[in-house]
Amino acid sequence: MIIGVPKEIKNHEYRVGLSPAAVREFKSYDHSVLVEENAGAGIGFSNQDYIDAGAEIIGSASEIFAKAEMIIKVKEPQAEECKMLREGQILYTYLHLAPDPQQTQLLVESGASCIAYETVSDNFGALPLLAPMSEVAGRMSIQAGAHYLEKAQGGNGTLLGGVPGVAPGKVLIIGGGVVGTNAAKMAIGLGADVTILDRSLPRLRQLDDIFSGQLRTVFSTADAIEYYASEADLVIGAVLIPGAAAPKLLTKDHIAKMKPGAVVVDVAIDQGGCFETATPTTHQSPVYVVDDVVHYCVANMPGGVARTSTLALNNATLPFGLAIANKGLKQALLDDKHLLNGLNVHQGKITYQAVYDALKNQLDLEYCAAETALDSIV
Ligand SMILES: NC(=O)C1=CN([C@@H]2O[C@H](COP(=O)(O)OP(=O)(O)OC[C@H]3O[C@@H](n4cnc5c(N)ncnc54)[C@H](O)[C@@H]3O)[C@@H](O)[C@H]2O)C=CC1
Ligand SMILES: CC(=O)C(=O)O
Ligand SMILES: [Mg+2]
Repeated sequence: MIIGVPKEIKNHEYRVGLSPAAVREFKSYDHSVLVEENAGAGIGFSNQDYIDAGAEIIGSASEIFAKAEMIIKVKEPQAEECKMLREGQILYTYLHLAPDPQQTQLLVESGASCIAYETVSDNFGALPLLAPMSEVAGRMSIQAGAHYLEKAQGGNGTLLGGVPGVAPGKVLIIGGGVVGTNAAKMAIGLGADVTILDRSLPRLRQLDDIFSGQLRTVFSTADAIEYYASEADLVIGAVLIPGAAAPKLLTKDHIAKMKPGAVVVDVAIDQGGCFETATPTTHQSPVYVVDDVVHYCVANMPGGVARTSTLALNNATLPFGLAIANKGLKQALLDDKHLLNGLNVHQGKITYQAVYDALKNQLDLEYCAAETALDSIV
């Protein structure tokens, strides 16, 4: 198969769909890999590194999109990229369609088969291609929060760990999955006072076991969110309903009742955000203020530590990418129900129920179950 790896074009996004090591794995199965010039240059992967791994360096994204049978990326395609996709082509990347009608419309129009990393599943009920970036973003959320709590950054001047004789800062984490757990590790490491909320009692039990006494687990209700947010210096939004738009759990009223100079980090912003006042920001301009509360809502947080993130992402995406390249799309999806769960758009139809449900009132969409949609591939 011909694999194409364009340079990412989202604001300050230096991750790359394939590392040189991953290119070498594709080459070992005799696939062709086309990598856009300087695609990895921002994180120390030179064109020569890619050539040494067996890739061909291509001068423009348009040539890559024209030649490749499968495009491997990191972030959701931007409008100009969507317009270069074609029927029969495979797109393998993060999509986050539920909050993004524009991208969804363009992918439907392209006719391409689009696999979303964030809805590929595993036998443990987890999301193995989202997990590595959630680990990164969860850890970063506390770093970012600690930074913006500084007075010069607009924060209330709290040091999360406190010092002997002064109480630590209070961190509230809403959602105790991968992002929430990694945020908790960092916050506990700094010595903060940590409360974590989740709707899942089994998950709260696991967190209680993992962190035995180092944090407070609380069942997530509107009351709990209101109470703990009003006390918090830093709130992390980390909920997910796979494929769906995030529920707005921290409302405008909650924000208005928070301490002036508190910081909120909505990691779930890529699924539309779980804070009512959240709107996506970029690494170039990460924060804004509502009701004296600093909001950090960067939709591609792992792009900030792009080298670590590229390596972590490639570890997870490689086996599925190889399966598609080696078997062809139809057989790879038929053989693996978890990869099939990644199919969000196929030949103009939406093939993931939660995406269809989120957008059916905004767009004229057709839904077709993923397994049925495959019948149209010969
Ligand atoms: N902004 C960024 O750069 C990045 C964003 N993310 C996003 O972070 C979000 C969280 O991802 P993960 O931790 O991997 O998901 P996860 O599935 O591991 O965890 C989500 C947790 O939310 C809980 N939850 C669901 N509804 C809830 C509610 N009403 N109240 C409290 N908890 C609730 C679930 O029980 C689950 O434990 C996702 O939207 C993901 O796409 C992930 C990586 C990077
Ligand atoms: C998951 C995601 O949105 C990211 O890694 O940028
Ligand atoms: Mg206030």
